[in-house]
Amino acid sequence: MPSALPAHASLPSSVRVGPGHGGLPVVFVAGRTGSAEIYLHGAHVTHWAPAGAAPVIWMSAASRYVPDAPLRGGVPLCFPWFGAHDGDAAAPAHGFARLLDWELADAQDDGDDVVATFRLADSPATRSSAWPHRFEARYTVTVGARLTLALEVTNLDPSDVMFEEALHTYLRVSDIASTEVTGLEGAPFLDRLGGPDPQAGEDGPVRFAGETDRIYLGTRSAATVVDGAVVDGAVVDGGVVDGAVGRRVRIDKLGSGSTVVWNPWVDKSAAMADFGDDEWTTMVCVETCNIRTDAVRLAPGQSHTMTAVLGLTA
Ligand SMILES: O=P(O)(O)OC[C@H]1O[C@@H](O)[C@H](O)[C@@H](O)[C@@H]1O
Repeated sequence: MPSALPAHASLPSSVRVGPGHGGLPVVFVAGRTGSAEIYLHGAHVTHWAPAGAAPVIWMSAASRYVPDAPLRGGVPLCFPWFGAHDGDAAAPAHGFARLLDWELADAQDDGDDVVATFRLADSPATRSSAWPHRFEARYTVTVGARLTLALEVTNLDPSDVMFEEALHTYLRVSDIASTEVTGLEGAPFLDRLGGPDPQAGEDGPVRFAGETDRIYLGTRSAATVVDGAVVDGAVVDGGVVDGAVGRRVRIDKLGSGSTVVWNPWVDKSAAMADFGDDEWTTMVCVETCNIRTDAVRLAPGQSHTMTAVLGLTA
């Protein structure tokens, strides 16, 4: 297991590194305006709550916490490919980044926020993978009243490289049947449960009545998850706020061209060993991505940053 911090670094009192589930090392952040937990395994955010608010991020109670499997829930970092690898059926789904231990490079207070930076570079294991390139990835997690996730990838290869990436954010909702996602109106999407042709965008928000697995391409602006938007079939005026019900989580993004919306519903949940059979009712994934035709191409020495900013809005 790598050491959590470089020898010279010291931690502010808002940050502690210790064992989490399964003994895996976790960066615990307790800032003035928000708290978070980030496993070094995958640089995986498993918790974020603004001070005084209920947690925003969803984790499965059935998640495994072992070195050779991804965690279930939180924010898996998918890189350098998304889903199954096109040319290598044996390659792990969603890339190798969520399976590797990242290094905590730095952690500091920044005003009311706490900023932790994680680093992953190519290694013999990644160089013998389906994506053998030289690279450095830096992942900056800013914890406060908002959660900012910024993944910067630098191409250290002597030739151009291409990759896909996703901040595969699992969000808590009180009831998926009452949840809607706004901000994707009119955007065409690939239905991963249907054929290869793009589907025409829909007029209204995304609502959930069955398994949903969609890639919205060319989506660069914010999406908002509205919890409690629909009650008993009636759409509630957005002003109602009662605990989690009526809560809005806004996801702003930069450097991202695609958005994935996913809920596994009944059968897929039952088929996943690390996902409780009934847990699909209280989560939705709205993922900030660059995938398929939005994949990133970098010239030698070039860097690219994809950022998601999560916040509760009225
Ligand atoms: O089980 P995994 O590899 O974490 O993937 C979970 C889901 O991730 C989503 O992003 C994909 O669109 C789904 O198709 C997939 O099932």
